[in-house]
Amino acid sequence: MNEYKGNYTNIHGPIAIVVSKFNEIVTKNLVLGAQETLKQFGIKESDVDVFWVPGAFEIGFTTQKLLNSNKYAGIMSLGAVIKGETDHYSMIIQNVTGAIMQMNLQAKIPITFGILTTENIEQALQRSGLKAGNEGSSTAQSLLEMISLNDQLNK
Ligand SMILES: Nc1c(NC[C@H](O)[C@H](O)[C@H](O)CO)[nH]c(=O)[nH]c1=O
Ligand SMILES: CC(=O)[C@@H](O)COP(=O)(O)O
Repeated sequence: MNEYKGNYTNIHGPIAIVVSKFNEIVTKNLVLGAQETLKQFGIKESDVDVFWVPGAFEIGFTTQKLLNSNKYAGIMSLGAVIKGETDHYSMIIQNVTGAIMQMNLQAKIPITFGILTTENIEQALQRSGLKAGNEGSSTAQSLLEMISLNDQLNK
């Protein structure tokens, strides 16, 4: 991860977090990690809107709506897709990843991807604030970097 420790208070417009309730024991920690990182980098709490959706599958629809609102400087997606007994896991993750990438390529603002895809709950917990870091935090930092880069490229 980038060593930049400054702030991004020059960011114009609020930030949206779209997060799934499915596997909430994991995703609530991803949101906390994201919120903490945004605060550390100088983003006001009032400039961060959190949208909870039922599962990762609903992230695409909601992100599209938020893009159409033209209200946000950037959007991050957070979720936890954990392998079960069937191929449901693969269907969800392939389609959500594809949908987010498609939107990202066409959007005027950046979207970052913080949806964990793990073999089991233990791996997901480790990546949501335990030994393997917090994917919410790194996704938030990536979003700030991309918003700044986007501003630079648009000048
Ligand atoms: N299995 C997981 C899901 N499944 C639920 C779907 O995302 C969706 O909400 C449902 O099919 C209704 O449309 N969601 C996750 O976020 N994580 C999973 O592991
Ligand atoms: C909606 C489904 O197909 C669901 O039963 C998935 O089961 P699993 O997570 O065990 O693959």
